[in-house]
Amino acid sequence: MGPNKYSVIMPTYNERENLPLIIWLLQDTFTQHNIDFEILIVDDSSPDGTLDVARKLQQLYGEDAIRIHSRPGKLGLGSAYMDGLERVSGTHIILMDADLSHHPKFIPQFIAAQAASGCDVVTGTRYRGGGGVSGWDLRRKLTSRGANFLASELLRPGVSDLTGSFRLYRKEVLQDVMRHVKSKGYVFQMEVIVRCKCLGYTVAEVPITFVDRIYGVSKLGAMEIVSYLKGLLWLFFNT
Ligand SMILES: Nc1nc2c(ncn2[C@@H]2O[C@H](COP(=O)(O)OP(=O)(O)O[C@H]3O[C@H](CO)[C@@H](O)[C@H](O)[C@@H]3O)[C@@H](O)[C@H]2O)c(=O)[nH]1
Ligand SMILES: [Mg+2]
Repeated sequence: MGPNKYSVIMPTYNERENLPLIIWLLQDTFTQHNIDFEILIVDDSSPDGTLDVARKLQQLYGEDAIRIHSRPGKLGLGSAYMDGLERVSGTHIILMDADLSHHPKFIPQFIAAQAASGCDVVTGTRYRGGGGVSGWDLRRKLTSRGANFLASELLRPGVSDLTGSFRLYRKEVLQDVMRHVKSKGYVFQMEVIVRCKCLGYTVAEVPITFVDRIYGVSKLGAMEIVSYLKGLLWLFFNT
């Protein structure tokens, strides 16, 4: 095992059915590649009992491998990452979804890309070189494309997937960027990568396929789209 430790921060809201498989896949991937890791589940009092499942998984895989941060209510995706970051012990941070849309098999590719380029951040991309999306209807595809198109035209950060959240960061870099980030919801992903570029950090991209969830529903609602547009305009005038 090398000197690096990888902390996965995984926000959950009603992911009871997805959690056992994603956690198994993660620990299997890390173990097979001999990578030091921990997984921090940040649960927002999911009504479906996600927390109980998380506790059982913790008993199964151990308290060093699986850590839990339970929050009193649904406080948003961006704030879950922020709270999580204060509680992890790794040298590197991986942010990812719990619903199996982000497959752990890409993590060794992220790590290799970072080792090869020496970059600060590796982002998974659905919109370049073999990346893609599977299982989304036209409306959701247009939402994602539209969100990316607007942000890349207005802010020109030079990254192909601005709204995806499957990324690997050097811990100090994410800590530094977080000090500047305002967003609490889904707009967080876009703000983080735009600020990374503004602050002069280097970003590499690895193509990923994003597969829509089988169990449960997306939490991206109309309100999130409105706050995305507000956040985008705010960044346009303030970066
Ligand atoms: N703790 C917590 N977790 C949350 C919250 N809202 C969502 N989550 C968790 O965040 C992850 C992503 O939520 P989804 O509801 O599955 O998002 P999506 O519609 O599939 O959106 C995906 O694509 C977006 C556009 O690319 C991404 O912006 C987003 O991060 C995600 O990858 C899941 O693990 C979900 O349980 C919240 O308020 N609190
Ligand atoms: Mg999802």
